[in-house]
Amino acid sequence: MRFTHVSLKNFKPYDDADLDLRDGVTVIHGVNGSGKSSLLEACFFALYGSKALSGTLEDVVTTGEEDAEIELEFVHDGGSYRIERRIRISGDRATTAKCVLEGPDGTVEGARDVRRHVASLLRMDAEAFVNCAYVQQGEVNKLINASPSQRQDMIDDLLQLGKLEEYRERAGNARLGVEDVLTSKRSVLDDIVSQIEQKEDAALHARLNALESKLAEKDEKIANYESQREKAKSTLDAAQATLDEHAEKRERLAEVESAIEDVQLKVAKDEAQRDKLTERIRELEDELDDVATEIETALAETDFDDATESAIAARRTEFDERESTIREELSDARQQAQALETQAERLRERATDLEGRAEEKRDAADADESTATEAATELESFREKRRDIQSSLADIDEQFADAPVDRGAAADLLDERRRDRSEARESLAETETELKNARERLEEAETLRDAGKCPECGQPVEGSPHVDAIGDRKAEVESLVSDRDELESTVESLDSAVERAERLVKFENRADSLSETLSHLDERIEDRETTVESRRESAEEKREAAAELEDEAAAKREAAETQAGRADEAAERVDSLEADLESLETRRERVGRVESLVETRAEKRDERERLREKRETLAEVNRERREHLVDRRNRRDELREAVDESAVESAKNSKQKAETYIEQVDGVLPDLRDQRDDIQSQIGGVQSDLERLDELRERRDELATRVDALDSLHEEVSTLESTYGDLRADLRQRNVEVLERMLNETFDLVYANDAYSRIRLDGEYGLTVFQKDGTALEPEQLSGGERALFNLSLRCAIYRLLAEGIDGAAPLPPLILDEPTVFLDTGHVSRLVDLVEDMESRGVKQILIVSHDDELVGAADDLVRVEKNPTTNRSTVERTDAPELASVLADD
Ligand SMILES: Nc1ncnc2c1ncn2[C@@H]1O[C@H](COP(=O)(O)OP(=O)(O)OP(=O)(O)O)[C@@H](O)[C@H]1O
Ligand SMILES: [Zn+2]
Repeated sequence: MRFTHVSLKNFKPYDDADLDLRDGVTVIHGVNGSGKSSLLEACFFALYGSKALSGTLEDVVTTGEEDAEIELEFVHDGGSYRIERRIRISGDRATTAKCVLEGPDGTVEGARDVRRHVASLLRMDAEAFVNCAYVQQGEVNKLINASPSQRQDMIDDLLQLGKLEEYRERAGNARLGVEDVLTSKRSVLDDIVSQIEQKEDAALHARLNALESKLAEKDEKIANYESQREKAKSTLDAAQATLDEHAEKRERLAEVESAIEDVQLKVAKDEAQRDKLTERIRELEDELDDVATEIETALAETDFDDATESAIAARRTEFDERESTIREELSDARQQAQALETQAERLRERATDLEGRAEEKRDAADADESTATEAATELESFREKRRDIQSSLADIDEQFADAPVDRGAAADLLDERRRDRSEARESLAETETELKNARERLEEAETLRDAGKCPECGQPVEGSPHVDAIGDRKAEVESLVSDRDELESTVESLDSAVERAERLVKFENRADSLSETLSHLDERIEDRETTVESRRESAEEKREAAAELEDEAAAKREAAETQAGRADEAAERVDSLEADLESLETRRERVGRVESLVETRAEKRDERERLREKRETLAEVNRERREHLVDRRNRRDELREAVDESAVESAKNSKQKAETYIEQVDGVLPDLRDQRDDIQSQIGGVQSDLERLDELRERRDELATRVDALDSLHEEVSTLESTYGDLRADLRQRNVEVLERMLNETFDLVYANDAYSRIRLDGEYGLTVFQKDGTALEPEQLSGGERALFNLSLRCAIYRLLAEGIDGAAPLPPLILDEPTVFLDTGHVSRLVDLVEDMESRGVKQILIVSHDDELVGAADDLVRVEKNPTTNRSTVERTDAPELASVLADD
């Protein structure tokens, strides 16, 4: 495997970097802090991502930038690969935004998948890569200080010996699993075997025989007891029968005796009863005598002397008929009385009603009369008024006798007169205005004339034709004055004419009003005359009607009296009928009394008869009882003789004995039966044990087969487990030997010095350095430079072991050395050059070395120069081809 190209963007100090890498030794050269280590880190990071970092993912992105890009191209096992990663800062965290691996078999994406793919491709993870190929700056003591087991783990891991351990463990787990199953099966088997042994020890068949003979014995014993018990039982039953018989006889005797006693008692009781009956019969006879006397007394009060039932019944029938007749009559009389009473009452009411109406009529007649009288008085006064008005009218007509018009035309006359007067007044006013104007004009003309001017036109008078006008005007004034005077007297005469007409109008109006009053009066007079006449007629009629009504009322009253008298008669009849009923009732009661006494007498006679019969019956019964008693007494005597006391005694004895025996047997038999049952169940147990034994034997055989199979499986698995273990130990031992040899070769090459003879690597990876004189030293005891050389030797030896051990299957990555010269003096630097050449000669295809040592630079096939811009603090990388190397070196 070889790196062919790396390109960076914003990776740590790098801005943009592009670098081709070639086979052979490449030395990366530059001052401290220029970015050399970062370049190697970039390649490592490209392969393994964050696992390759000692810091965090954020650290790889140039401070202040947001994106970093790393691209690594490499060839491996004949194929070309390219890995691209992009890291993005978001917030204060960095994430892998892109991670792609392109190879001959396709593309892998995602940080995890890419890392896994690289690990399987190179057959090493990030840690293994560092352990094998990448000697990091300042790690000199890492391997030396590591404990042997750490070293062992590391180298085993590199050589893939870990797989064998894994297989061994798996086999071990399988073995443990088999062991578990085996153990449990075995313990089950053991358990079954011991159960079988127990059962075999128990000699089951012998026990079965013994138990069966014991059972036969018990059965016989039980049968014996049972037959004996049967005998005792029959003895007992016989004795009991004898005893029962005697007991029954005694019982019967007792019964007979008590029966005799009962009968004697009953006889005595019935005799006492008969005495009581005799007594009562005597009492009844006394009572009957009393009743006979009472009947006689009662009969005396009635109108018959024979108190027979038929006589009483006939009398009752008669009473009933009589009563119904009376009741019928009574009901008729009551109805009649009621009806007559009602009629009388109605007639009275009618009379009262008529009287009331007559009175009303009379009142109305009186009212009419007084209305007529009032109207007559008014009529008189109206007629007087009429005469007064007619005389006033005659006076007014006299006024019109010398008037210019007749009565009726006065108003027209007044209108005419007033019209004439206003015309005259208008003419007067016009004339006065004209007069005033004529006087003014005269005055003006006289003024003009006095001023010497023409009074007509105002021109100077000389030669004027109008001077004479003054005379005209004067004449005009005078004529107007006479007109006015005339008009004034006309107006005066018209004023008095108007006054006269006005007076006439007043008379006329008065006459009209009087005429109207007169016609009203005439109407009223006519009205009153009618009233007087009609009212008087009406009063007369009403009085006649009242008299008729009064006559009618009197007739009604008379009729009412007649009916009332008849009603009284009917009421009297009702009273007498009621009295009849009452006396009938009294008679009936008397008959009832006789009847009840007769009944009482009959009852008492009956009772006396019944009692006599009863007394006779009792006597008869007692006679019979006495006869019976004789029989009973004979029977009692017989029974007394039949009871044999000695037989009873012997029966009691044999019963006692039989009971005792049965009791004893009953005490023993249940136990015996229990014992027999117990033996039977024991026999059942032994039989089932025998069956179980057979089952167990079968099961044991099955389990034994299974345990055998498991045993052989266990053996196989154990063998497999130890084989893996042995194989690993074997391989490791071989590796240790090879590694020890290579380590010594390399150490000799870089540190040929007389002090040390050889280095020993033991089977447990313990390292020991031997001095020439044979004393052993721990590697920690070496000097710093020696330790650096020792470390390099060990690392190169491991690299060689791997290269030679697994090359072909997975070509190794380049050998990468970061600052290997730090602790070395000049002499040893040249040894290092030798080591590098040796490695190259042994077939290591690509070696990358970071160093600023000139001697190493000189050994390089390619030189890469790294520089950092002091102002921007960003690094750049530049490859210098080998031919230019000389000039570079020449410059120094
Ligand atoms: N994320 C980062 N962004 C910018 N610069 C970084 C970042 N990480 C590291 N640097 C710088 O990179 C430089 C370290 O680079 P590197 O360790 O590769 O140098 P070197 O050439 O190997 O030095 P030396 O010769 O001392 O070993 C330092 O100057 C450090 O400041
Ligand atoms: Zn004039």
